[in-house]
Amino acid sequence: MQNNKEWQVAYSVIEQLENAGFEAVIVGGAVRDTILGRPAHDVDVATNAMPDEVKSVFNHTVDIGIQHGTVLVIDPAGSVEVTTYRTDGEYTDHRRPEEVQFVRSLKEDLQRRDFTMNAIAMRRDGSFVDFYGGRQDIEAGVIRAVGDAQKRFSEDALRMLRAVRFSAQLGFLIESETLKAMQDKANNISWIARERIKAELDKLWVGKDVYNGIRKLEESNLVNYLNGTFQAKDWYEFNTQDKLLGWAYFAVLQGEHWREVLGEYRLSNKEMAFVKAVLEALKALKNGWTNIDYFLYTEQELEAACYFAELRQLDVQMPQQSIQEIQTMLPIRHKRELIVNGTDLLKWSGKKGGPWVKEALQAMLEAVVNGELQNDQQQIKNWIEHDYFKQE
Ligand SMILES: Nc1ccn([C@@H]2O[C@H](COP(=O)(O)OP(=O)(O)OP(=O)(O)O)[C@@H](O)[C@H]2O)c(=O)n1
Repeated sequence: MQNNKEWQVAYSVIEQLENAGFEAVIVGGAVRDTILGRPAHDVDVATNAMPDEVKSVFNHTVDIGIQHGTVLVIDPAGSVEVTTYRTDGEYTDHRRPEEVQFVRSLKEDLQRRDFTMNAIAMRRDGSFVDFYGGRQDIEAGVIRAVGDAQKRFSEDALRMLRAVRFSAQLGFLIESETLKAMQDKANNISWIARERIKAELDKLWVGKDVYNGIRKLEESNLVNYLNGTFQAKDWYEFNTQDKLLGWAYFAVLQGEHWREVLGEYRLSNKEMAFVKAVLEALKALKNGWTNIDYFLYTEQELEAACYFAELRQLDVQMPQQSIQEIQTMLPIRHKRELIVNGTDLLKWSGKKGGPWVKEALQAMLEAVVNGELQNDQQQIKNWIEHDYFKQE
């Protein structure tokens, strides 16, 4: 049993449903993580009450997925998702309401779930409802589909990638029938929305055993139907438990096609910017970084480039000091620290504005960052007049 606020809200909601004569339990990842001794935050409640009945028990609810049977219950202490027991194992948002079958039986609800470890329910008193040997599989470190594996993956092909992601997160094996079904159905992953695939890969990179996950991708043949190259041997030593570093390293492994490949996974602009910076920094590392590189890239980006250079055993010039120390010694850390701006330049030169202003500011920035020029009004003025304009 866990004791944070989310759990307390869930217990209180379950109690209120029980007092109204219904059955309600905690299900899914929260139960699995509790058994694993891991903190679980996303606490989902399942109940035999129909969605309208759930709404009648509580003063404040929001229909967040009412056609799929999910109601958000707003309790004074917090909120929790309450889902009516159902039989369909379809997990996309494209289901038509008539495809969703609500039932009163917990056993049937657990039966349509993906893996035995995710098909355990927990009552308010801390006891478990475990029809499919979920706890035993968790104990043994096994990912096993509930019942007919082929059927589970036909209902939702993303589940195959979930199996892979769990194997990376937990270091678990995939039971042989389940793996075989994955091999049979691997091509169906092509039909899954890219955003859903990305969300699983996000979690895979954060896993403590990414290598295990990529091996499962290979063994299941899923690699043949995903965008980009995945080879377990490249991931043997990768261990960052960081989503962004996962994507950046994946990009390194894609070579010149990285942009195309990552574009397919719909990374956010922020994520793409990070990946791009790391790749540029890695390229620059070949001849060793100059002050400009330490200025341009963040400590995290530079650290990532060093880490990847090591993993790939690249022939590069590694920094001799800590990146943080080098960065602290830079004459300036941000563009805005430059004492001179475009207006000053126009005034001094008496020239009309144009692209030259940007170029001159850039040259000035580089000279200051490189320590060739002091960040001082008079010195910069002299430099612009005597060196910069002359050489033009
Ligand atoms: N394709 C899916 C997705 C989910 N589930 C079921 O719905 C539960 C909740 O799913 P979700 O919140 O997406 O994942 P978790 O298993 O909770 O894992 P995590 O929170 O680590 O992503 C799962 O445990 C599982 O019982 C499923 O059967 N098939």
